[in-house]
Amino acid sequence: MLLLTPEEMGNADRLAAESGIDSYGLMIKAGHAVSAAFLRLFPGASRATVFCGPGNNGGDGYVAAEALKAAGVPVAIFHLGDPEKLAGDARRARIDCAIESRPIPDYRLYPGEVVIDALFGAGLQRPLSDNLCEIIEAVTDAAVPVIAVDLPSGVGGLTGQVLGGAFRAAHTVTFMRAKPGHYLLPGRAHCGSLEVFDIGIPQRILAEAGGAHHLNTPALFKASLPALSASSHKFRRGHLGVFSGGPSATGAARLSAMAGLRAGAGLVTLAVPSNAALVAATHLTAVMMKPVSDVAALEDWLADKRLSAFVLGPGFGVGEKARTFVEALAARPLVLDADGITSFAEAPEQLFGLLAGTEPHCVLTPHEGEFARLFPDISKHDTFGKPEKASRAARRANAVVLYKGADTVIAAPDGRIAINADAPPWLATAGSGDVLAGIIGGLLAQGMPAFEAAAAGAWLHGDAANRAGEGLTAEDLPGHLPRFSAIS
Ligand SMILES: NC(=O)C1=CN([C@@H]2O[C@H](COP(=O)(O)OP(=O)(O)OC[C@H]3O[C@@H](n4cnc5c(N)ncnc54)[C@H](O)[C@@H]3O)[C@@H](O)[C@H]2O)[C@@H](O)CC1
Ligand SMILES: Nc1ncnc2c1ncn2[C@@H]1O[C@H](COP(=O)(O)OP(=O)(O)O)[C@@H](O)[C@H]1O
Ligand SMILES: [K+]
Repeated sequence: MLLLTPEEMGNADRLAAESGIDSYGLMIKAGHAVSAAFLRLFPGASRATVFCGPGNNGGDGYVAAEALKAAGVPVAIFHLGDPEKLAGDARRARIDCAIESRPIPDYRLYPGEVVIDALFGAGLQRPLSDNLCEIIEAVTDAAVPVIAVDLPSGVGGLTGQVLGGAFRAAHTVTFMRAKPGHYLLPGRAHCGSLEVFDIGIPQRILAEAGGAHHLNTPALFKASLPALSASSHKFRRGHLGVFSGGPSATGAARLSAMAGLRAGAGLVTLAVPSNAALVAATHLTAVMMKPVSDVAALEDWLADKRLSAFVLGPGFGVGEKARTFVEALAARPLVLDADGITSFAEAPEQLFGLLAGTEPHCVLTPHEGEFARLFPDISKHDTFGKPEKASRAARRANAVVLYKGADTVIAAPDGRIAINADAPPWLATAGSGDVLAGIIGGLLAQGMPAFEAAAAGAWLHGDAANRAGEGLTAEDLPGHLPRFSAIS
């Protein structure tokens, strides 16, 4: 599912106009979609309070106001700025709207009202003024329902960041395609239910204007998911190696290993330091075990080319051993997580050097803290949204970067970006990241390319959590992975 940035949506708008499509006709359809949502969702409203801004978002508001009046709803319009300065379609929409508007400082709460927020959409450029923020706060505090046009005003369509303040909508009506800001946090939390309304811009124009951003749905990775056939045998399904920490730290790697097996790897071996072998062995059944204490033992083991992917990081321990292991593993498909990432905090360039110059085959899975350790300069950039941060990191590392959180973003060095938006909050539980690393490792082991494996991993992880339901522990997750053939 393609997402359009505000800039790309503007381009689509321009291309539509150039191809002869009537732009005022698009605005009418947009405004009517908003009035229809209002009538459907709030049939008992005492008044539609329409806030109209200085651009085309405001234009949509004037169209919606006029349509609601025609439907018999009492309407009050409050404008921002000098309405005489409106230009183009927005100016025409105001002229075609027979309702007197008042300046926004005249607004007072009105019992039973429902607000239509048509202040800013794609054109938001800077933080909202203090005066506007006060009005938004009053509306929010009074729990007045809000329908947002395109985006809740104050939410950046590219980044999902709130600029100054933002409405908290019950419902948002956007046009043609959702924007990244509808799915990234905190923007997502401001949108309420999201409606994507087709105002008639042709698909070919959207495809031409659109680019890198996608919502992470199975359409992105389904074609690359491993498929079973009658001729499958375990070695054809890949062999995943997962590196364990010492005797008191084998649990995280065991979670990854089990998840890799459930994700379909034919064999999974836990590589353990000799002093942890007994502890690990008492906990393993289908997962195999191999003592690997130092880099010499690792290199011997790596001579087996059937080992098709690795997970290093969960519970492994931070330090020199992790760095030398990664050096030995860098040319092979690898998920680098947790301690594997933190081990390079003092020398990120060493890791980037190891991964440079080949087809990207490594997936880095940092949470916010780990991301900041590896990419401190990128992480500090306040104006970058999460996709831009992940994307710059992926290019720098020549690896797929899966930047974890409630709005996990997956970015490839070639510019592809997927935003994962339906993972439930009960995934915030100890060890769930270890399971994610294992799922991705299991998919890599079966030959899935790194970006698709990471995107599928994040989606499957969220899907399993939704199936397991609230109260899950990380151990429960692998057992709830869906059958790949049933994913649509
Ligand atoms: N793209 C399309 O195909 C369509 C777009 N439509 C509407 O057009 C909107 C985009 O219109 P515009 O590009 O005119 O942008 P907006 O209407 O979102 O806002 C642009 C105006 O707001 C000002 N502005 C930006 N941030 C401000 C701030 N913090 N404080 C005060 N003023 C600020 C800008 O200087 C500019 O005048 C969309 O969100 C959508 O609602 C619809 O009419 C339907 C068709
Ligand atoms: N509020 C949330 N909503 C959805 N997913 C979340 C939320 N918080 C965390 N997650 C997901 O849970 C996992 C946690 O991983 P991580 O931070 O590495 O924790 P751990 O080290 O305990 O496994 C990540 O996949 C992350 O995206
Ligand atoms: K808006």
